[in-house]
Amino acid sequence: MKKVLTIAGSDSCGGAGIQADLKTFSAHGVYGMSVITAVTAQNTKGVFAVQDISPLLIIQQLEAIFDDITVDAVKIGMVSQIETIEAIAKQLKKYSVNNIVVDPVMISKSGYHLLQSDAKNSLIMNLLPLATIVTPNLMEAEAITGIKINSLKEIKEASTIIHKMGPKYVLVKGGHLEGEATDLLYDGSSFMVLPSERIKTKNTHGTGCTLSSAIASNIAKGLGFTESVKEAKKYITTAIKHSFSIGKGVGPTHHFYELYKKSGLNL
Ligand SMILES: Nc1ncnc2c1ncn2[C@@H]1O[C@H](COP(=O)(O)OP(=O)(O)O)[C@@H](O)[C@H]1O
Ligand SMILES: Cc1ncc(COP(=O)(O)O)c(N)n1
Repeated sequence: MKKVLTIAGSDSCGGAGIQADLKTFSAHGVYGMSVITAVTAQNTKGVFAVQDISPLLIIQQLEAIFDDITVDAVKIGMVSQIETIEAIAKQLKKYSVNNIVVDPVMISKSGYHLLQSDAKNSLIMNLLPLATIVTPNLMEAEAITGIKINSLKEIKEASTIIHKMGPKYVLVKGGHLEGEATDLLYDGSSFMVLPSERIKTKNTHGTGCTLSSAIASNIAKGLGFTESVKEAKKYITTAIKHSFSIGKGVGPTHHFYELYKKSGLNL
């Protein structure tokens, strides 16, 4: 059984963060583990409180896993603050961890700042060089590069800038584009377009978490990097197609294994 670790925040309503990651891992048939960086009080309408886990406890969680278990891939999500980022980077280097998917989570769909504003540069300096792939949405790509993105040309420009910061692959997600939900994958020399119809739904809570966890699962299972991203794109599209309402706001994506089997996805 392949083993995948998420290092991320807890979402009490289960649509994003650690909970979405573990559901995605299970649907892919890989064994999921978690290092919790922060606990959020959150539902489909918003984020109401955050408590960061102490850097020492984050280090202890990482050591507990890496001292004992071989980890096939890691996904990093909400990292909150500078001390958390530094602790994670130090441990990943200490244990020479490979296959790292960094989802540079900054602001929730409901508008809450999940990354403190002074921590952006630390994320860029400490986590991007360790990343096999980084998966910013449009706003995160703008924040990382400092350029405004209004066109495909600017997405390509941003991908090139982010690639120079250290990750082997850059996937700029088009969930927040007008029209089709097309993502663009850059490997440092060429671009691959990953198109998808835009599904008409308000239930997109945790889409970025789900996509990055699906990529990590596929990498752990031994798919090539490009193939891992292509399959993950199919997974997130199916997960959004079957998303549903659980409360009054933005509902979650769907992770039920049986559904994917029926959809013919090779999980
Ligand atoms: N309405 C939608 N229809 C189809 N795909 C979508 C939709 N919204 C988001 N996606 C896809 O979900 C994935 C996550 O993207 P996005 O929502 O931009 O990330 P984030 O959650 O980080 O803001 C991407 O592959 C994106 O293209
Ligand atoms: C703990 C946690 N991690 C990540 C997200 C981002 O997900 P979204 O952009 O869908 O709000 C979130 N809302 N909560």
